Amino acid sequence: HSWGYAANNGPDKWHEKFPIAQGPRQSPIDIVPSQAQHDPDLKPLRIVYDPSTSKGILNNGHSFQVDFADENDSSTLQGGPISGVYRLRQFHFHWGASDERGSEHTVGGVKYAAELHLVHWNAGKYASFGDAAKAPDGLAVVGVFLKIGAASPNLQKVLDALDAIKTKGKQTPFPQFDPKILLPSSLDFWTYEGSLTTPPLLESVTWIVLKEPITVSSEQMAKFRSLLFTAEGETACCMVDNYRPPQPLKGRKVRASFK
Ligand SMILES: Cc1c(Cl)c([N+](=O)[O-])nn1CC(=O)Nc1ccc(S(N)(=O)=O)cc1
Ligand SMILES: [Zn+2]
Repeated sequence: HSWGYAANNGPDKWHEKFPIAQGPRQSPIDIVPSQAQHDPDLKPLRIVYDPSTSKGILNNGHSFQVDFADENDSSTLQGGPISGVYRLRQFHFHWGASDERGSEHTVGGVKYAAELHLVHWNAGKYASFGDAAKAPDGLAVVGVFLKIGAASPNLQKVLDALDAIKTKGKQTPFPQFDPKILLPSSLDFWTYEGSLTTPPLLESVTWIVLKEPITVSSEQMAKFRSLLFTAEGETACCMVDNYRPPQPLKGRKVRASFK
């Protein structure tokens, strides 16, 4: 049976098939703001997304993701802790069964209701996402916390597409979407060297976690939870609690872009 988030195949079991789960630079982590050092050499984030690169939205059985055309530099991330140009590949979320949990990173032990991940790969240095995913400087993921408050009209566009992808393997076109509208007003961030937070848990991610959350309503969170981990015709299992808990820091330094 393949990996998941249940007791029999969840995060505590992943090391059996993916020993890197106990590696030196695993993600997520608990970010302790007082321990994060301000680094004045960190550049501002430069995020340029072209809505025409958004392609479709997919239920992959672990989360749902919006995929982007990444054969040129139309949608890119530069600056911050990274060198060169990283292309946007996809974004997806992690969330809880209830509003008091769901994020992967935590801040001083505080869990948010969900976390958005915008996944980019180092196209300046590697020929493909697959090649980049195997390299220590291959990927850069921007993490955005979702906290309960006013509904986000921009997020609603994504949530309205979920009815069409309820079960594992379903996908539907999702054209002309600009993920920049999902970002908070401040691009202040914490950054550290980590990994994919699901198998294969590759240690190839420069994490860029924004300090300012976006707000979503409880009703919007309920929409995330209407998805299923399971395929059509299988015993339905609600897609909830698809988050890995924080992993040991193992001596890593977390830097802050802000004072
Ligand atoms: C590993 C890999 C390769 Cl190589 C390919 N490919 O198409 O060549 N696709 N995948 C799957 C993938 O991307 N997983 C992934 C897992 C966690 C995260 S997260 N939460 O943001 O850390 C981001 C992505
Ligand atoms: Zn993720």
